[in-house]
Amino acid sequence: MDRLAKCGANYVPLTPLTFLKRAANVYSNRKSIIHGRVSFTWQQTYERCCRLASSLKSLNIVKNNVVSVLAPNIPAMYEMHFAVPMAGAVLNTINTRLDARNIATILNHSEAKVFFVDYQYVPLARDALRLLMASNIITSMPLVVVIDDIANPTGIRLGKLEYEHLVARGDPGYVPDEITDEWDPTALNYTSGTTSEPKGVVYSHRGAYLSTLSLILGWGMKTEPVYLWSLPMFHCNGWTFTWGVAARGGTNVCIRDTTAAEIYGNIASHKVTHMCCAPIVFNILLEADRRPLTTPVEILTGGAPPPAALLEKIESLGFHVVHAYGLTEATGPALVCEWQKKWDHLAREAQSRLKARQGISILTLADVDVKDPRTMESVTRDGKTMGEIVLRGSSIMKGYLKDANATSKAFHEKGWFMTGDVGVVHPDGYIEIKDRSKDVIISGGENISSVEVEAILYRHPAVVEAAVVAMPHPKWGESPCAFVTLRKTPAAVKEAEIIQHCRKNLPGFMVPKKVQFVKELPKTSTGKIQKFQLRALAKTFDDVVSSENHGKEPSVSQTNWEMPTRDYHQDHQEQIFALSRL
Ligand SMILES: Nc1ncnc2c1ncn2[C@@H]1O[C@H](COP(=O)(O)OP(=O)(O)OP(=O)(O)O)[C@@H](O)[C@H]1O
Repeated sequence: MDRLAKCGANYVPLTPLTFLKRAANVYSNRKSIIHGRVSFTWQQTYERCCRLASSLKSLNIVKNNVVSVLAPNIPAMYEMHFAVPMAGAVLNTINTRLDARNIATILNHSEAKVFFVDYQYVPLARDALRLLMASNIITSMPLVVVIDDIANPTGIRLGKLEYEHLVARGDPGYVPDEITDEWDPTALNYTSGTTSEPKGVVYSHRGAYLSTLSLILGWGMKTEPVYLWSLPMFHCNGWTFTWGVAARGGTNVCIRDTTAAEIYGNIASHKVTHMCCAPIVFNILLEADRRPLTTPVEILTGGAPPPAALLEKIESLGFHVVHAYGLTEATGPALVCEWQKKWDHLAREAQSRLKARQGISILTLADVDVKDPRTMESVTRDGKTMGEIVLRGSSIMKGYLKDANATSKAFHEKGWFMTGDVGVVHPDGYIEIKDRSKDVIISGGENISSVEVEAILYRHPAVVEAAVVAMPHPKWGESPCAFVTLRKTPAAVKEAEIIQHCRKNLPGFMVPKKVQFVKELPKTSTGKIQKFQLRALAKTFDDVVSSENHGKEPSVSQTNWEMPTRDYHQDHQEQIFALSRL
């Protein structure tokens, strides 16, 4: 048997590009994309991708060149997920919430050859290109192509080239070069920089293909879904659903802005069946004027811990939520909280608590574990013993672009990708994240999971968002400090009331010693709460033991958020040290 050889018929490199061709063959007349008044079929999408790929070739794009794009969830952004690798190039989607300096850094670091810019982002792109030119570090500037509004062209340009012109002048019969090595790069995504400088994460065709399949299976996405693009495609290629919707012959409903009106309006007009979003979008959906859902909508959520209380509220509107956990380095979701039938009969609160856990590995992963990072021994499966969440398998990135040092730190010599997240394993094998290692609060030798304290804060009816960080404490070393945004309620909520609510639900050492009301929490470009900013602020509090000042009314303050200077805290080694104290 071992002499049977691999050949072209039985061993074909894995690539998500095959999903598009299949969709064009099988679902040719089915709607592939809807964007306002514009729509395409899968046959048209395939042809447009062929045309764009051939035009990229005519612009001298060669294998492994980087093509960057700064655009919201518009049809062009979707098409580039296929067209760019069909030209042999690597797609680099840039977060539209970054500033010009960050965009310039990415263009320079990735050595982008072509830079596609949505017309609304031309001023931002222009600033980034000016910075690049002024920096004297760049050897060649990328060629800029503006993506004009497809329905109502504005004529806005930055140079001569325009997206639809490239599509029009391309060859619809273009045949892409075969992918000969599935390990070749297909996408480059920069991390969002919640805890450290953004790094360029490289995905292979193989990793992208397998992650896509795993997520379709993990989420149970059947054929012909109607998928609403509420999650930015620039975030881990839309958690692989850019490729996944093609694989299922689905319809992509593209929206420029993630507002409640756009979401509810498109759900109603196109009978949306699926959408992905970070838990913060739940607040947008809950706070808005709601339109009743006529059919249930499946939501895959992740990127931050969804508090059980929030899951209960969003599901009561008719959404059905599946919870996933992941990282840019894992091609998006790596764990999915797979639902088990035996949980169906449980009360809603108990169900939400189970669902708030991060779950079990997607099928592509060979293994996931929670380990003591010093010994690399697995922790006891008791739901209590904390360690670092580690992953291995084909969804894990190739490595960080031009950063051998960071790559070798991320990959443990024993064959594990170190996530930097602290978690526990429950007796049923489900993993629950307790914190990022940098966010664990160590108070008088006890480890406090900020996520657990936040989950209780979210159960207070007046709380909209909560973040808990370490604050220096004269006696305990560190103590929890909560930053909270409040619902607009007639009765003013006092700090003492929130602390009392925590006292009722948490052991004493976990109760925040201070609660600071803020108008909004500082967030990254991907909507994650920037705890390093809050920690910097917490360090400045002089009334640190407000709740311990018996008899004295604690101060209630409103902070107008001002970004303090960035503080990059500990590096990875220090995180590991912090973990070793768990
Ligand atoms: N379901 C989830 N529950 C809790 N945390 C989550 C969940 N999904 C993702 N996360 C957090 O998000 C992190 C991954 O975020 P991402 O890859 O966007 O980059 P980042 O961590 O924000 O940026 P950087 O690595 O530069 O700090 C995970 O390591 C984890 O801490």
